[in-house]
Amino acid sequence: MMMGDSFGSMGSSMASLFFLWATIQQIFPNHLKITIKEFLLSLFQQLCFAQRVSDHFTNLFSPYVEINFPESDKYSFNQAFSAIETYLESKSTDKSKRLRGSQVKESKGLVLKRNEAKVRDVYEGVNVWWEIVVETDGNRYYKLTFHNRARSLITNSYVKHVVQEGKSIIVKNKQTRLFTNNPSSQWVFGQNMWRSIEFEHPASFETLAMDPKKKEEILSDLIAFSNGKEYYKKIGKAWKRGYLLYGPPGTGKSTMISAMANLLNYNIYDLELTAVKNNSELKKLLTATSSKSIIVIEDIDCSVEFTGNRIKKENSSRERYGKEDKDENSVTLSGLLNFIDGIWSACGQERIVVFTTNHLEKLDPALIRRGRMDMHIELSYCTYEAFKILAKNYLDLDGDEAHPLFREIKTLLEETMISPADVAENLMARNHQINVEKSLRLVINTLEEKKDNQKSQQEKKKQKKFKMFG
Ligand SMILES: Nc1ncnc2c1ncn2[C@@H]1O[C@H](COP(=O)(O)OP(=O)(O)OP(=O)(O)O)[C@@H](O)[C@H]1O
Ligand SMILES: [Mg+2]
Repeated sequence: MMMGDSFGSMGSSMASLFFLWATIQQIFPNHLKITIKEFLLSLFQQLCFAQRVSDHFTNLFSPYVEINFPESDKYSFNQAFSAIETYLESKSTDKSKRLRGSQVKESKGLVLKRNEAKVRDVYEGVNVWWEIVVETDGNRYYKLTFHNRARSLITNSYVKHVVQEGKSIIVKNKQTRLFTNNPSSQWVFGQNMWRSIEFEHPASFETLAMDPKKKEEILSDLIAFSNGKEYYKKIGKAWKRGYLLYGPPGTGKSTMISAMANLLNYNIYDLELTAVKNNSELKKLLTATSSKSIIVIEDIDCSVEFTGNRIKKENSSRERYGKEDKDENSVTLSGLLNFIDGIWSACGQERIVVFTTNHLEKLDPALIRRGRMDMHIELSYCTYEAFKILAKNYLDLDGDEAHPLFREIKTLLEETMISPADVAENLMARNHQINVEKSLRLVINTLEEKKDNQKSQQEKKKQKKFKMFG
């Protein structure tokens, strides 16, 4: 539009110059001889001058306003640039003739994106034009042009809308990654602390077998957390949330962490504490994690420091390093608590901390006191409610009594402790052939076996007690 104006004025300057030359040639055929080459050179010089003057006047009187969004801003990446890029790429591709195919996530299929240097957008009935400009030194910026009339609408709300929309598309399409910490011997100048791989786990809350009410409660807690930026700011608390998942092996603790990551599109930082030498290393590792992430410490009871064996561990660490200062030689409970309590909150926001344990009773009370871990989630042995979810996942059986054998399984589940992992193992199709009857019979057999074992173990315990006190 403005470019069109410039070209128009350029064309009219050229025509008038050519007309001038022809007139001069006719009036003074013998006095002022200019060759066509000289004329073109002069024309070019005139043109450049005319263009500069025209640009100047166009800018001076143009009713249009421009805003530039450079890709980098003083050596740092301008995040608004990538948000704008994503937003523009996502604009309707129906009429676009230049498209780019890309795949950000295997599960999300091929995505067609707009691939044009200039894009027109309409916001609340107002036209705006975006153009990607590449300077001679390779620097890029997005130029936004709009009519001065819409100045306050565009600067106050449209730009904000574009950046927010772009960022949310980035989050949606983000390929989540699973990070694991490297031992400090492999760190190079504060780099290489974490190694990562693409995270492609199919776990979801939908397929997670647990009490539906409890599941709903956790889901809404997670969603409220992820939308809670303003709320956390208002109450003056770091935007973090801690979950303690506890329960016997195979009840879905790790599966739930994967489901959380998939739900929120967060990265997972799986912190292996045995590879961390001391609090200082722990601090460096944690500060190197990005926001929108889940920091996981699995089997926290196995990190001896945090259990009743703390004193024992301190002594042994002193022996190992021959030094007195325990903080220098080991990760301590207080080091970890500092992180949870948000002392290092300045180094990142929107983070979830998850601890898992098989033995809640072994943990130091300081670690699990309310307020520190916001939610304690018990993942228990398989209930009938959980079984129904597994039957739906594995056998496509949907409903309260979707199969006559369900009733028997229900009674057995009430009397037997079996993990969802053990039930799932029996429901798993052999050679991808679902055999409902056979799978359910297998579940019943396993349940009966476990029931007998558990009964005889209880008997033995009773006899032992009887002998001790009797
Ligand atoms: N609640 C559940 N819902 C659906 N599948 C489950 C559930 N619990 C376990 N499973 C199945 O069992 C497998 C093992 O479960 P998972 O690793 O999540 O258990 P865990 O509680 O982390 O065990 P551990 O304490 O040994 O680490 C999973 O891959 C999943 O297939
Ligand atoms: Mg686990």
